[in-house]
Amino acid sequence: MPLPPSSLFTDVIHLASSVVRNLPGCPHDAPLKPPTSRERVKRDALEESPDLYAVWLASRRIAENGTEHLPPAAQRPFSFQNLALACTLSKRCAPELLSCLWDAHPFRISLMVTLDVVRGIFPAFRGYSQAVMIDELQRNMTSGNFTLSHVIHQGTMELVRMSVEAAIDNIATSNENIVHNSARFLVERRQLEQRLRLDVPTLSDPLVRDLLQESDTFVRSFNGFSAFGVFSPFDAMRLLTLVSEVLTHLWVLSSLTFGGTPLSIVFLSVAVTVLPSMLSWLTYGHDNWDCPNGQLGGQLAAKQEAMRGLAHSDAHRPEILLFDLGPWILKSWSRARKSLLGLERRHHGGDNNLSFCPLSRVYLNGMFSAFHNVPLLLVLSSSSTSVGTFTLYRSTLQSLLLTAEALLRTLRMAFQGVFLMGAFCAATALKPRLQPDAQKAIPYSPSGVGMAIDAQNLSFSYPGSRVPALHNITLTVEAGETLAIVGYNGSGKTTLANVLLRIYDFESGSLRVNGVDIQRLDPRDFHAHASAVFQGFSKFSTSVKGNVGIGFVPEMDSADAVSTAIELAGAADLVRSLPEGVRTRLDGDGLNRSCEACCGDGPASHTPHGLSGGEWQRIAISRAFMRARRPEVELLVFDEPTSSLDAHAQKHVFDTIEKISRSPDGDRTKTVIFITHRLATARRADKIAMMENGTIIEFGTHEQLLSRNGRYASLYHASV
Ligand SMILES: Nc1ncnc2c1ncn2[C@@H]1O[C@H](COP(=O)(O)OP(=O)(O)OP(=O)(O)O)[C@@H](O)[C@H]1O
Repeated sequence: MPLPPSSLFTDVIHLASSVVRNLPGCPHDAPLKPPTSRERVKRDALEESPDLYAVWLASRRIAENGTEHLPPAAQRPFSFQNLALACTLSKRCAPELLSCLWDAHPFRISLMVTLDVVRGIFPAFRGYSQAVMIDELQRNMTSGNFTLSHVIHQGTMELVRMSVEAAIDNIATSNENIVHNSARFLVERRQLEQRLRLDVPTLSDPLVRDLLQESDTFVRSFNGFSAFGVFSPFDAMRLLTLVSEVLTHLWVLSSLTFGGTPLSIVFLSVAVTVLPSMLSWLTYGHDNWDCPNGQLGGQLAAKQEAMRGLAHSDAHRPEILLFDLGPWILKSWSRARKSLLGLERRHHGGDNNLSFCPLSRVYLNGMFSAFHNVPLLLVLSSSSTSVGTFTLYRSTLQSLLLTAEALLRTLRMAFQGVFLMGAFCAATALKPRLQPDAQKAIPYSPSGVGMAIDAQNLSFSYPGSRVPALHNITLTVEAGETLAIVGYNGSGKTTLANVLLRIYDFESGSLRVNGVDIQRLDPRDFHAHASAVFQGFSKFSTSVKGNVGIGFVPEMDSADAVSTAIELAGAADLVRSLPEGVRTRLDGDGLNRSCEACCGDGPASHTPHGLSGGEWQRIAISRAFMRARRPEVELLVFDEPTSSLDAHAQKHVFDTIEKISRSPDGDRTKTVIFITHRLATARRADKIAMMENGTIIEFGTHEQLLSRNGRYASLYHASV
């Protein structure tokens, strides 16, 4: 008696699934590995050869007009030139990506390649097995020796073959899912890492933005989203299956043709209708993407997206750079991403639910296609050709045509996908503009008494702007001095502060800090010694604690550090008045709606609490003070920190700045630069720079500038 199909299938498939799940190297169980030395060498090599970006750019160039480019993620025309570019990109990027994956899963990758080739042989083997079955039936019927036991025997053999095929298919799918998830994680992480490295000048280049958009499309295609139809980099693996399928079909066809099958049979075989395909379509299941995540998954997804949003946000970039939030964002994103991928895997139950899908979708079609030929037995009974051969011939020919079509389609998609892959690799190799060459870079050497700043003839223009926002900026601030920058709206004060803070680069001139050319300092190193309140500071949709704590990530979980910063900024009463104190969730600027997950203190209240402009300003000042009071910080920049504060609050903030910029003995330890429209406040500074039309028109002490009776004096008299 044959085994009932369900038990046979379930046993084999459960065994196969458990074997494949227990293979070593699951990416979500393992801690994140730093890049291996081989990976580093490859990455360095990429960085050293900028032509990858040039090749990618050439593929976007519109042929007739060398200066115009196709929109990002547009399909490249199939031309010899683009084919050559695709080859170059594949040669450069594919080994890099594959070796990265190979390092994570050498065994699984080998298994995947082997099983993909084996899967390609299945269709021809299936046809052959069905042909043998039909021949057996033909023999039984024509000899008049038909018995039920023969039929049962044949059916059992076919079921065994189907079980083996389903088991191999199941192992291949489970294994592929794990490799796929791993690949998704690796590329997404690498993209985020690369994004967080980039500085404002690099990101302000429109071509770089296009590159990042294509790179993003490539990364998203790992998740099933894509600019090119349904292409995902894993479709490239399908090529293996398709090629091996085409080859085996060709082999079967040639052996049948040269085995003496009459031409009439060949024609007849082509003419027969494609009934099994119809059945396949009717029984095709719905592969809806149902969210596996539930509430936990929702939170994880929100956190992951919040971190992704932060990494991609231009609005938050100054603070991300200054407060060195990159590693923290990357770590939080990685944690959420890994948990989410783990959840998805558990939801799919290791693909146990695949057990009967293949049976209903494909294999029943095969069975049906075998039996629906039985009536043809009568037609062909007089021919020397067996019905099995006829069936095999016809099905192989049909499959060959379908497979060749699929192969071409996949190749076409892969051709477009190569340019996205090239964008991803070129983006990974981008060097941030402010990053000095490794050989030239020198570490920041603290003076212990504040940062000495010497700017000579600085100029700066915003991208696309014809008029420079800064020109001929020359100023000297001794270590520990206080400088006030004043001037009319649009005179360039904020721009100058951002240049001094190394958020923007200057185009000409020189800028030295503590006697060292600032362009030789790693911006991360420089930023570790500075703190600031930006004019357009970020209002994060998270708790007060989160908003303040990110000023100094290593201490963001320290209640003491956060409350001291809040106290220093004079915001203690404000925070006490909030419904849940430091845990009150604030209604931010909408860029990070779900950011409460960011800062690890969970959702404190359900309705975000709104703050006034002045109250937000106190939160931003607290954030700056988180870091400003640290001994290694030697430069404090405040861009209109008290513009919305009342006179008392303003005095408190400036008194605190004065206090934290001195040692307990009263010696100056930090240089302070502040921008203000309140000239009564500017008087407190050691030096004042009066700006107009992007340059410093007057520079000196309050008394010197008043006695000069120039622009500063008239502005001062007008304002007091
Ligand atoms: N992102 C930008 N792109 C192009 N131009 C800009 C950009 N930001 C500022 N500008 C221009 O640069 C000039 C200087 O702007 P900046 O913000 O530095 O002035 P400001 O003195 O700080 O003004 P305010 O007192 O109003 O804050 C202005 O003409 C402004 O229009």
